[in-house]
Amino acid sequence: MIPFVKMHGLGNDFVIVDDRDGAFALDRATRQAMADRRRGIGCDQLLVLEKPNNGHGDVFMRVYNPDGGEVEACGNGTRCVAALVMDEGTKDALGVETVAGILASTRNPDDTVSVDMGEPRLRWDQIPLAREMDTLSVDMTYIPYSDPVAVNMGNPHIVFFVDDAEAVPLEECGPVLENDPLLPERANIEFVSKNPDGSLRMRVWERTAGITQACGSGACAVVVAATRRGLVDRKARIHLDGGALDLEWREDGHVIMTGPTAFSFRGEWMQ
Ligand SMILES: N[C@@H](CCC[C@H](N)C(=O)O)C(=O)O
Repeated sequence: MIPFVKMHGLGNDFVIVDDRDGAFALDRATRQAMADRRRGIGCDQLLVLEKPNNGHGDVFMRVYNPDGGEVEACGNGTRCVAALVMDEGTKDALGVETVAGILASTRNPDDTVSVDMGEPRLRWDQIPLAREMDTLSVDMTYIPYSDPVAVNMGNPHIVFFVDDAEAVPLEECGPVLENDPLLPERANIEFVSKNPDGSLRMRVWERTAGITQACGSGACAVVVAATRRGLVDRKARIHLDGGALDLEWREDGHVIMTGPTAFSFRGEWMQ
């Protein structure tokens, strides 16, 4: 039996397995089965907690997409894991270690969690893109959408700015754009429009997971892309299908994401 916790950040949902004792070593088929919404528990990502490396950080978080493959980052998942581990003790601040680095996480008085998601990488070969180009004007089109911005937040994101994000046929263009030949590691795809009050509306097609209610690393990529395009001044409230996140791309280059976390249930997976 593998005990798990189900949590979500704005409806972006996670199965979290605590493997800090190294007891489970979940193979790819098991990860896939647990994430399967029809036959398993179901989630957008499976998060596995491990011991931190050499005392760096308080916990190590591995992120797996629903196909069982490991990915580098998960913003909403980091907030959930930080909240879960904070609940074990008395600390309101800790470091969540990931393959992309240690993410400093803090619980705020209103119970939201803020995570320092680190610095975006903006060179074409850091996204990565298949050939050299300006990441502020990427040569990618799905008529009538074109000219997106590319940002790597540990994982790759392609951000399209459009007049009306609600009108985008995301279920049609998401899979095509995710698999564009320009993207050797594929990418998460965001469509964004600016609201009259200055906030942003974002819809997301996550790499492998498809349409999700929210994507934290995607929201980080969006505040960076919108700042580079002159649409916001380093800060933005971003409205996703599942609710809002507050983002800041600080002058020191780090992106800070703030939002809620929610516990759903605990259970046990029978192998
Ligand atoms: N939901 C996550 C992102 C998950 C990873 C993504 N699907 C990928 O393949 O990079 C988030 O909140 O950031």
